[in-house]
Amino acid sequence: MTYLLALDQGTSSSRSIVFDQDGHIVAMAQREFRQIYPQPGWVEHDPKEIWDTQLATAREVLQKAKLQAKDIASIGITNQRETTVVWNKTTGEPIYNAIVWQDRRAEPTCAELRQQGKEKTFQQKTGLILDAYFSGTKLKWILDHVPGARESAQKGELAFGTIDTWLMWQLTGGQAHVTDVSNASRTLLLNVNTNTWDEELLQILGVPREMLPDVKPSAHLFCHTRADLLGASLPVGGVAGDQQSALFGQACFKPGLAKNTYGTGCFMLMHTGTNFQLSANGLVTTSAAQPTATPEFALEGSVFIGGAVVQWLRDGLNAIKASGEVQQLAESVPDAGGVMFVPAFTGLGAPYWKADARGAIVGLTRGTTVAHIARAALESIAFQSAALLQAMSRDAVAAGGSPVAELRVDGGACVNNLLMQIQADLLGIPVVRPKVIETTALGAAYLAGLSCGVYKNLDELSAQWQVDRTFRPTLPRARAQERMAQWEHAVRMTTAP
Ligand SMILES: Nc1ncnc2c1ncn2[C@@H]1O[C@H](COP(=O)(O)OP(=O)(O)O)[C@@H](O)[C@H]1O
Ligand SMILES: O=P(O)(O)OC[C@H](O)CO
Repeated sequence: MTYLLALDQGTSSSRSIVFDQDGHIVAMAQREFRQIYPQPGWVEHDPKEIWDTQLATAREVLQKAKLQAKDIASIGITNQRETTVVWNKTTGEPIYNAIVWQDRRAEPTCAELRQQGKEKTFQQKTGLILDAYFSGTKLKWILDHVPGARESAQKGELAFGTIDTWLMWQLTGGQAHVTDVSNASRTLLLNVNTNTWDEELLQILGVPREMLPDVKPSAHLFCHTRADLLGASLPVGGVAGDQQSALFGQACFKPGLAKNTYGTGCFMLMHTGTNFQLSANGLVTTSAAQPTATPEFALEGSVFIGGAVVQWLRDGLNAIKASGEVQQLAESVPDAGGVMFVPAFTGLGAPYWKADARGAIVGLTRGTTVAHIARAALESIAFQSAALLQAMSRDAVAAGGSPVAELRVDGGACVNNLLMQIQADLLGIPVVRPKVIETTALGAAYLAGLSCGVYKNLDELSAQWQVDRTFRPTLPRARAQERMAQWEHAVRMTTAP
């Protein structure tokens, strides 16, 4: 049997998973690390903790799987995206903490660039909107605020990387400074049509070219790890940002195939093939994981509060003791009793983009119980995701394609059967949960397996993808549309008049 090792570096934990060549999980290890909140709206990680926890889980998973490094054909890396690290090339020391994707400190820079009318330039070259979410303006913040940083960067002394790049630097003892297209496409610095760093964008943000990593396809021999780390030197053969990796792990290789990951937030991506297409409905365009040098794209929308609303029921309301209890509580009532819950705790993401919106629970009566609120909370995850899918289908049709025909799901909250049924009812299309829901890590393993010849082609991977359960819509379409209209009405109530 051949094995592949996936390193899955997420926002709240580092995980390592060993897969066999048939895509089955052999063993998994996970460690959490510190979230650092220096000021309201700022979120940082210690890059060394990221590396230490990632390495520890890689060692632990080999032990758990009773395997040695020589049994692993290749490593795949997948990671939280946009999170920005800058370090000294000689010492390997970060010059500042990692600025996490959730961090909003670069918003004033984005506002200034928008005022200067730069939004179109960025959008046409990168597919992204000018938002503090992406790496470019975080990197600019570091160069502007860490004393001496820009001068050092200009002298070629500093390296920039997203988390994949930081991990490969560590894995090779400073030999590799490289990233893949799907991570690079989240920086606001990459021309996604040519897959090269864009001089004009670098100039606008004042980023010296010398500090940027080489950009490679997602299935590629990126580097070999230091032999002393895991017991033998191993190739790193696949790299992708976690959401594009999940799209790949869901075998969504063709235009129109879409997945939604139900984690803390929800991330929905639809493959759009080799066509670079901008959304007319509030989504961003991003590079898909690319097994070859040909650019491939996806439309993406994100919901900020997905499974996190269940955490709030647990920690904020004390309505449940563990996230898993929400289904039983919500099922104890036949419906939400007219309650509508918009969890705009941190504003609303795509397709609304309402930064100033705040959460609302409306439709309360004397008969409302915590069970109705729990049900409305679950519905809110499905409503927000349905709004994204509607936007995607409109974009797909506008580009001459068809509306999305089924939604593949993964992530921690997709185990909730009630949520999945509500989702199918609202969407009016089947919601399909695969047997392996660790699709983020699986995607990275697939990419690594492709580049080292464990897999011959994408058809082989499509054949491996297996359904656990399909949730079919049962609600009449007219009723679903009525419910969506009620949701949109509640969304309008979340911003000040
Ligand atoms: N049975 C469940 N029903 C609904 N939500 C759940 C359930 N189990 C876990 N969750 C939610 O899923 C999220 C965890 O999913 P996970 O994929 O691990 O997230 P992340 O990768 O963002 O850390 C949490 O927000 C949790 O509240
Ligand atoms: O680490 P996750 O799973 O929360 O994913 C974070 C995304 O990559 C942010 O864009």
